[in-house]
Amino acid sequence: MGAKKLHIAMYPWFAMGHLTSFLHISNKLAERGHRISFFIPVKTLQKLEAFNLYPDRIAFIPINVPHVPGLPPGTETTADVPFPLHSLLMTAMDLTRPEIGQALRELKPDFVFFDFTQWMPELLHELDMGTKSIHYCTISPATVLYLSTPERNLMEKQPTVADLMLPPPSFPASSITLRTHEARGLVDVMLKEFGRGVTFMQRQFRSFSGCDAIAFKTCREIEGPYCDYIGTQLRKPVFLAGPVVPETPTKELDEKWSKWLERFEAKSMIYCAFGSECILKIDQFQELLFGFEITGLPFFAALKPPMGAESIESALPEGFAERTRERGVVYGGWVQQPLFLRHPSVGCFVTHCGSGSLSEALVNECQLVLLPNVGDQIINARVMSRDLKVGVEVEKGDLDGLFTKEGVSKAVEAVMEDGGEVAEEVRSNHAKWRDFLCRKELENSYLNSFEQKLHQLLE
Ligand SMILES: C[C@@H]1O[C@H](OP(=O)(O)OP(=O)(O)OC[C@H]2O[C@@H](n3ccc(=O)[nH]c3=O)[C@H](O)[C@@H]2O)[C@H](O)[C@H](O)[C@H]1O
Repeated sequence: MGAKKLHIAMYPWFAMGHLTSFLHISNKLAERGHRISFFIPVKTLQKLEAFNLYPDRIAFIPINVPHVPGLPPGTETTADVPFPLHSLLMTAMDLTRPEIGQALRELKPDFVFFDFTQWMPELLHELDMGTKSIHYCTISPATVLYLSTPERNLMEKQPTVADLMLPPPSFPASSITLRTHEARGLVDVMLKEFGRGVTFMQRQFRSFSGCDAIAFKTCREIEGPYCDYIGTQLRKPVFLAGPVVPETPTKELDEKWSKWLERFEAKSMIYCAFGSECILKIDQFQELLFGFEITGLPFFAALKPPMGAESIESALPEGFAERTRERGVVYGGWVQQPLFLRHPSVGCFVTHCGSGSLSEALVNECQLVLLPNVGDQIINARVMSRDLKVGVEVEKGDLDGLFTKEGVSKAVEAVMEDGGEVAEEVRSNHAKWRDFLCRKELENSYLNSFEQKLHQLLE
């Protein structure tokens, strides 16, 4: 007789990368018979319904996102507003505490998986139902450690740019360092208010210190050194859910795109997407496209219109559309990324290194070009390029953080060069990790252990 089936409530940060990550682990747990109550903003529920593989076990619970002055009405996720307004969205999410408390009182789950709602442990203590809180961290252990390990004494002294350019003293991989502009951006993010009256750093620390356990979607073979270090540093149980590889999509690729892709040779196309949040400045948007043009390869770029532009068309460089009409598409909408990555014509993925995109990239065959934008994406890119050596980063200016069209085309050509030394190195490393991550027994062993640790926490 298997152990009792669990009832788990999910309350991820209102960002597509977090929502999809929590839904992926929900699918894995539902497949094993557990019940999931998934709190999700009303309109976003429709976007994710198609990815709910077990609707009889995963119940979406619609949440109305409270209005906060300065937040455009109807805002639900970070995809709806530029980066500077994400703090207001966090304030709105904090205002859902009473409604969530009421719902949890009725649901009485065994666990709540949360991430940025740092008040969740305190709320569960008030409800006093024996429900345990799991900080399900979509951000990689390497990032959590690099930025917020207690070794940096960040609650006593504020981080400086020089501090963050180098890893903490006993960080497992000293190869991971940050450029000046990257460290500056991270100091800014960490010290900035993220939700009324709380900085991002305070929020992270409170979530980690208040929860009953921290869980990461990674495996020891990839980030083991970081996971060991976290356990000792944070003095908190750390559970690994494994790679949580999203299920192979069953839907077909939109015919409009499959018809276009089929015109090109196998593995010849560049697919570029920067997730649900990234909005480039127009000069960098155009540099990126010029970079693709220089390679001479076919390309498909799924990007948000750059800052200040009404549409993709209005932001394209003069004459660009005409020159690349036969081989390039720049599309401002949402595409079925997992299906693009599996398409035979696609040979190169230019990614911003969001955790969701990297999970998908590692189990596909495209060569990887890494162009991180903010936050954890930067450290994800370092782990991919310097630890695992499965991709090549696009060079950026140390101080200004700008990349050039030459830098883009150089990185693409390095990974796409038939028989090239770099291309072959990343290809073979990527193949090794892909084969490893796709082994069903690997996933089962991690999820078995994950379930066991959850049950032990309830004893
Ligand atoms: C954890 C957090 O996730 C955030 O989400 P973001 O949306 O940027 O990127 P992904 O995690 O790759 O998530 C993006 C998700 O959207 C999907 N997709 C994207 C574009 C498209 O056109 N079609 C698609 O289906 C893609 O397949 C992936 O699953 C940030 O990274 C942040 O740095 C990180 O901490």
